[in-house]
Amino acid sequence: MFNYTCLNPIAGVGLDLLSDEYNKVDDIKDAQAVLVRSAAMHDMELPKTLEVVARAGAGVNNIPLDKCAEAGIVVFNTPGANANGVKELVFAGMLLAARDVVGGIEWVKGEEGNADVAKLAEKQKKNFAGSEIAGKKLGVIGLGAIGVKVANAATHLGMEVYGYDPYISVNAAWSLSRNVNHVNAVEEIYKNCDYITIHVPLLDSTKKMINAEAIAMMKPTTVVLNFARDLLVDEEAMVAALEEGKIAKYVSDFPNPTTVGKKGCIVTPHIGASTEESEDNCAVMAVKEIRDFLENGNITHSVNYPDCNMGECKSAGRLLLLHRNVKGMISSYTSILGDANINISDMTNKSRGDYACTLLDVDAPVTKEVEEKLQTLDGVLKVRIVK
Ligand SMILES: NC(=O)C1=CN([C@@H]2O[C@H](COP(=O)(O)OP(=O)(O)OC[C@H]3O[C@@H](n4cnc5c(N)ncnc54)[C@H](O)[C@@H]3O)[C@@H](O)[C@H]2O)C=CC1
Ligand SMILES: O=C(O)CCC(=O)C(=O)O
Repeated sequence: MFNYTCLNPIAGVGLDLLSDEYNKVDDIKDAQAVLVRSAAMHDMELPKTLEVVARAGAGVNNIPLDKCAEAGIVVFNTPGANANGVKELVFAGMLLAARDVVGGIEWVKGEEGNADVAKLAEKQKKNFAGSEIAGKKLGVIGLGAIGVKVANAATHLGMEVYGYDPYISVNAAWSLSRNVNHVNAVEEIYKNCDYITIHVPLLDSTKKMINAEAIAMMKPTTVVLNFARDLLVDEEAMVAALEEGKIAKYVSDFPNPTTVGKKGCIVTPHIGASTEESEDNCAVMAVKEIRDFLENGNITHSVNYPDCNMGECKSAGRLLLLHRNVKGMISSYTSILGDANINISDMTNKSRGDYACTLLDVDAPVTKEVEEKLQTLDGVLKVRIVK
């Protein structure tokens, strides 16, 4: 039996994939697996029982990745599963900035009961006129799952698209339309684009990436869209620039006291991924990741350990060892198992930064004594007998 808990609502279509072997618990202290969306986990006590955290979504800035890695807890996310939902809202954001749709709707609502509303509307509509996005320059910062979709779709809407991502993955590069112009210096985007949309993860290196200096390079008509994370933008500087008319609009999916109600700010309540389809996709992917990890020891889409996969175990036993990426670990494992007369029939070892993982298929069941010997080795963070 595996105990799991959900720190946020997770779509039923995902949870339905959990077999009778899975038991839902209310308290994280009893859980081996956690499903989470945006709940803040940094200050949570992580119980010894916890093996895996699956973020049903992309951003993992709400999860203490290093603390989890040190405790041998593998953290997953669901890359791309909500990208289309965000992409669509980015275009809604662009159109809300280009046309006064909200102001127009509010005006119409105020005329409830007025028999002459149609005639009056024809007079008033000039107050809600805007511009079109076709023909405008769009700069996309970060060409991952979301950025690529936004960039490609914008080319079909007649926009002139510029993309910046010094770390673009091979897959993303393959998916990017050849009509997207490649930019080597992000300043080109700041200086030339009418619309600028940011789609990078929140990391120490990206915090306040759009700062006062970047904003100062923009045109007074520029619209900045932030559907990634508020801390990526120096929002104090943004609000000041909007106040002074140095840029036109700031569209953000992250309400906070700095931006809410401020001139030129259009703020939505973090609903980029709040679509039925995105929520279902994320939940299904997260649950599959958890099951494959708990049942087979396989790691796919981890954000704090390397991916490591040996499929289904056909041998008598399987061991998962999470350890530091230091020399001598594999020889220590093989000698402990050899001394216990246990043959290794298959193995794989992968590393990522300071951490590594080794999966070992063995021809005989691993005893408690052997497990303890492995667990007490210097550099071992967690040993799990998968089978
Ligand atoms: N509003 C919402 O509900 C949602 C927000 N997000 C946010 O959007 C972010 C991006 O999501 P995905 O596209 O799915 O992630 P992704 O991991 O597929 O793409 C991120 C891209 O940013 C690039 N990047 C990293 N540092 C960069 C830098 N300094 N300059 C330029 N590019 C850089 C990476 O190379 C990568 O291609 C997430 O980390 C999350 O914070 C994601 C989903 C929903
Ligand atoms: O779960 C959500 O709604 C948040 C989505 C998000 O921000 C993400 O996936 O990074």
